[in-house]
Amino acid sequence: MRHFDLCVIGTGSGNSIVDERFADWDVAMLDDGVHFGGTCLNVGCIPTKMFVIPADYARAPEEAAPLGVHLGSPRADWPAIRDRIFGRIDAISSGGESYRQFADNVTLYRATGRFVGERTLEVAGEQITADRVVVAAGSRATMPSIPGLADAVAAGRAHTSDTVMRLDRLPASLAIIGSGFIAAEFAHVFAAYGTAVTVLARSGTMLRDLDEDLSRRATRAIEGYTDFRGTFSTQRVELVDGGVRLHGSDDAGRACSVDAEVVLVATGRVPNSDRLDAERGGIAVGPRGFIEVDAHQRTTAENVWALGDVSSPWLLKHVANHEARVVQHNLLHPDDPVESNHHAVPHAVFGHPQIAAVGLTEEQARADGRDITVAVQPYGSVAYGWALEDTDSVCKVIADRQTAEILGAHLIGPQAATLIQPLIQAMATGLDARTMARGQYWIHPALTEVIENALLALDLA
Ligand SMILES: Cc1cc2nc3c(=O)[nH]c(=O)nc-3n(C[C@H](O)[C@H](O)[C@H](O)COP(=O)(O)OP(=O)(O)OC[C@H]3O[C@@H](n4cnc5c(N)ncnc54)[C@H](O)[C@@H]3O)c2cc1C
Ligand SMILES: NC(=O)c1ccc[n+]([C@@H]2O[C@H](COP(=O)([O-])OP(=O)(O)OC[C@H]3O[C@@H](n4cnc5c(N)ncnc54)[C@H](O)[C@@H]3O)[C@@H](O)[C@H]2O)c1
Repeated sequence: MRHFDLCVIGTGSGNSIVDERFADWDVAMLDDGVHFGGTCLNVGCIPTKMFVIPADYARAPEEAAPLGVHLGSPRADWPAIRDRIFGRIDAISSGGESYRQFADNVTLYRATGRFVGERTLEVAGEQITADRVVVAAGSRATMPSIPGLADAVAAGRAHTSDTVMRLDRLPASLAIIGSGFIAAEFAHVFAAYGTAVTVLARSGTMLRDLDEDLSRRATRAIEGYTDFRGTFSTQRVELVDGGVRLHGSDDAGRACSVDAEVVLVATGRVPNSDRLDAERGGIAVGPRGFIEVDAHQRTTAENVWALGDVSSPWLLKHVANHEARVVQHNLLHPDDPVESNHHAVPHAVFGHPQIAAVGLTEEQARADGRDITVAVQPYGSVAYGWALEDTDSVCKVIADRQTAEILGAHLIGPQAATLIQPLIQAMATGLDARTMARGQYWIHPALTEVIENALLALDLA
C-alpha cells in the first residue's frame, strides 16, 4: 500500500493547491474526468464565455440599428468557433496534465478514487493512504429520469453542458429543459448563432432564484428571442426523424409537445460525494449530497478537507477558488488556520441580457423583517445609457434604511457582471451606501453613474 503526504481528489480547483511550496511533499492527485483540469476549464465557465462573446457580436446588428448603424446579417461559423475555443482549452488541459505527470513530487492517477477507510482510498486497483486528503471532486449535471431521454442521449440527440459545446454542427433547433443559469447562457448563444431555441421552464419564469424583479425582466427578455414555454413539464422523449419530440403537459394538465433537432438538459448539478464513498472515509454528507465542512473547510474526518462544488451549495468557481486558497493555507500552516469568508458571494449570468447579483434579494430582505429602502435605477437615466438607447436595463440596490448598510445589489443589462464589482467591494468591506455614493468620484459619463444614482435614490433615514 503506497503512502503519501497529501492526496488531492479532483484537478479543478484542487489542482491549484499544489504549488512550489509543496515541492517536498509526496502528493497523489486523482482525476477521472475526460479532460484534466475540472469543470470550469473544460466544460464550464471558460468555454461557455468563449461561446458567449461571439454571440454578443452576433447581436450587434439589432443593437446598432437604433443608433443609426446598419450592419449586415451575421453568420456564426460553428465549426470555426468551436475549434478555436477547444484548440486553446484542450492545449491548456493537456499542458496541465503533462506538468503533473512529469513532476517529481506528484503521482497522477487518471482514475476514480473511492474511500475504503479513513484517509484510505482505492484507485486504479490499488489502495493508497495519505496523511492529509483534500476532496475537490466537484459536481455533475443531473439527468432526470424522463422516459426516452436516455435513448436520446445514446442517439446523440440529447446533451448536457458537458457535450453540447462539441456538437458537429450548429443545430437548426434546440429545446432546453430547465430555466436556470445554463439554460439562460446557452439560449443566448444558440439563438444568436441562428438556432431556433425553445426554453422549457416549469415555474413560469427564467432564473426563479433571482430577485423577482430581475427574474421577471429576464423572462421578458428571453421571450423576445426564444419560444419560451413557461409551464412545460417534459414527460416523455421520443426519437423522430431528424431529432426528438418532447411530450409534456402544461400547468393546466393539457398535453403539449415540442420538436427539436437537439435537446439540452440543464436541470441542475449534484455534488460528486456519492462517487467517492465519502461516508466510508468517515466524512459526513448532508441531505443534498454536499460534504459537510466547518469554517476551515475541515470535514468530519481528521485531516480531510473539502472545497468547491462537492461541499459548497453556491456551485461557483470563484467560491471554489477562495476555498482552495483557504485549504492551501491550512495545509501549510496547521497552527494558524484561516476561515472561509462567504459574506457577499456574487454571481453573474452571461446570457442576454447579462445579469449580476450579490447579497439579499428584496424578498429575502423583507422576509428578514429589516427596515429597508430599495432603489431601481434604469441605465437609461444616465448619460451612457442614453447613448446606448437603453430602455430595459436596471441597477437595483437594497439597503438598511437606518444604517445605510448595503444588503443586496442586482443588475440586468450590458456589462452587469463588471459594473457590480464596486457594490461587491462595498458589501465585503462594510462601506455604507451614503459614503459609497459621495465619498468618491464617479467618472462622467461612464455607465457606473447608474450605480451612483441608485445609491443616491435610496431613501435613507
Ligand atoms: C456550463 C457551466 C458554466 C459555468 N459557468 C460558470 C461561471 O461563469 N462562473 C462561475 O463562477 N461558475 C461557473 N460554473 C460553475 C463552475 O464551473 C464550478 O463551480 C467549478 O468548476 C467547481 O470547481 P471544483 O473544483 O469544485 O470541481 P471541478 O472543477 O468539477 O473538479 C472536480 C474534478 O474531480 C473529478 N472527480 C470527481 N469525482 C472523482 C473521483 N471519485 N475520483 C477522481 N476524480 C473525481 C472530476 O472528474 C473533476 O475533474 C459553470 C458550470 C457549468 C457546468
Ligand atoms: N455564470 C455562472 O456562474 C454559471 C453558469 C452556468 C452554470 N453555473 C452553475 O452551474 C449550476 C448548474 O446550472 P443549471 O442551470 O443546470 O442549474 P440551475 O439550478 O441554475 O437551474 C436548473 C433548472 O432546471 C429546472 N429543473 C430541475 N429539475 C428539472 C426537471 N426534472 N425537469 C425540468 N426542469 C427541471 C429548475 O427548475 C431550474 O430552472 C448552477 O447552479 C450554477 O451555480 C454557473
